[in-house]
Amino acid sequence: MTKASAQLVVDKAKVSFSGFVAVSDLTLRVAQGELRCLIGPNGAGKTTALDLICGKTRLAAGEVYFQDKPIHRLSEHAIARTGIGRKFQVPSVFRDLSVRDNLQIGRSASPGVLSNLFRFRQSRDKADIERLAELVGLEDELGTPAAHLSHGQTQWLEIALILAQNPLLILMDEPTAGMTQQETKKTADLFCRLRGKHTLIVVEHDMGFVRDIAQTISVMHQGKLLAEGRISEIESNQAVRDAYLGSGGIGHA
Ligand SMILES: Nc1ncnc2c1ncn2[C@@H]1O[C@H](COP(=O)(O)OP(=O)(O)OP(=O)(O)O)[C@@H](O)[C@H]1O
Repeated sequence: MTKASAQLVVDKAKVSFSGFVAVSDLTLRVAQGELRCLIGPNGAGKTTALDLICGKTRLAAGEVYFQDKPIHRLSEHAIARTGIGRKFQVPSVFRDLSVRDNLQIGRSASPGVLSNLFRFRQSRDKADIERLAELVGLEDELGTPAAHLSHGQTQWLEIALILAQNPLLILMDEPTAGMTQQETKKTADLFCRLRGKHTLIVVEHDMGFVRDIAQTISVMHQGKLLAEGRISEIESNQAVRDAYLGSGGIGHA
């Protein structure tokens, strides 16, 4: 993929924490609508890679371009407004409120607040909330308080809250952590439905999940990009096997 045809370009990025280099010389190019998996051993720099894209962490060197515009000097808030959503490992839903109320708040918090307030009064709003709930498999839980949802359902609600903002690119950090096998399978189906409509970058350790959803996989090791390719290329790559898959990573599958 050329730099010009990519929606997101991370170019020679470096992140340093008080002298410790967590990410160095990282270059990623992700196409619009692509579902990219980011894998690698603990401490490889995957979360830091997501952080540097969404502006949570500043670059010591390098650049990040989104839709051909440099974003690495923007604030986290300004980067979110360019259409980049982030799902963190710990969900931030309102536990006392119902799924419906959470989704209503999620929609009203979207960048066009005034237009949303106006749209709230229209019946389309109800339909949009129901469509979002259905997309993530929570259509029968609209009246349920978020505190009563299972772990997997809470993660799906969090994903729906991000989708309510209609981001172009969604960054997900270990979305299936703690999920049952059945919940993980449903999440894989959801991500396959989302790709094409949104660009997704998903950090994951669960190789079974990665196999189910991945198009291209980027492997990080010690802050650098170790390999990139389709699942068959990654699983047969000796350097990847030595650094990750052969040393227990594949055991997560
Ligand atoms: N705020 C910070 N201050 C100091 N060091 C940090 C900070 N954040 C991350 N690191 C270090 O940077 C390295 C990369 O961390 P990061 O969380 O990006 O790895 P990861 O690949 O996401 O790991 P995991 O799979 O365990 O979540 C680690 O050695 C980590 O200890």
